[in-house]
Amino acid sequence: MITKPDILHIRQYLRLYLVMGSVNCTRPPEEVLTSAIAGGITLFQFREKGVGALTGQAYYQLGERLQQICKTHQIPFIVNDDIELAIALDADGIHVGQDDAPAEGIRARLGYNKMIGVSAHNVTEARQAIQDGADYLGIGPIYPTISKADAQAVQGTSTITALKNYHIDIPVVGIGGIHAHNAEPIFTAGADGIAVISAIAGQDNVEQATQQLNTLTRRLMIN
Ligand SMILES: Cc1ncc(COP(=O)(O)OP(=O)(O)O)c(N)n1
Ligand SMILES: Cc1ncsc1CCOP(=O)(O)O
Ligand SMILES: [Mg+2]
Repeated sequence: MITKPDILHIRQYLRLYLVMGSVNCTRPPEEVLTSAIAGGITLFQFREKGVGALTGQAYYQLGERLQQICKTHQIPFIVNDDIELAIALDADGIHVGQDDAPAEGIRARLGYNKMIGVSAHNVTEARQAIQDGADYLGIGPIYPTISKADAQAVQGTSTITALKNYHIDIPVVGIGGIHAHNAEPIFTAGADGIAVISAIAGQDNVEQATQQLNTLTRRLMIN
């Protein structure tokens, strides 16, 4: 569980953000998450979505098990979309999109010591999310993605650059099709980190792939 002062460190948590559910894994998700933590992820989002996603009790129990792994290693645990699950598990935060519940109402239910991430695809959505109380923004898809069927148009780093040009200074993570070979422009544009599914969960050697991204993002964040 994160405490209030940790909220001040959201930029650090965003550096290497793993988003994942069972459908993204070719091995048990508990194993994948444990390897990713060993490799150096800084934040985890439980996103159980897509064809074959778990529901009901199995969904809840997987969330519980992944949260326990995060707790053991002091990695904040974020729930995708589902405010009821976030409350039931006393998660460290939630990530919501433009079609999900607005951040304003979520804050009232979740409390002030929790992280709320909001997806934004342009400056207008970013401004609204900030007004609604978002702690960070997920911007994307930066590149074409195989992991989200209903993703919006690929936007490269244009929104991240626009936010910087407008001096909109909220913590930002890029998402969508990000791998080691194309991560650099996202940091150059001004993001605090990258959020990935397939670059970690889809790899044969999860720990090694994560280590590579860990080394890379550490270097890019200070340049
Ligand atoms: C860190 C991060 N950024 C963006 C998203 C996408 O959220 P959303 O647009 O609500 O789409 P779904 O993930 O719910 O399909 C995210 N999950 N995480
Ligand atoms: C959840 C989400 N939101 C925008 S793109 C995306 C999927 C990211 O997955 P990948 O890193 O495999 O492209
Ligand atoms: Mg969503």
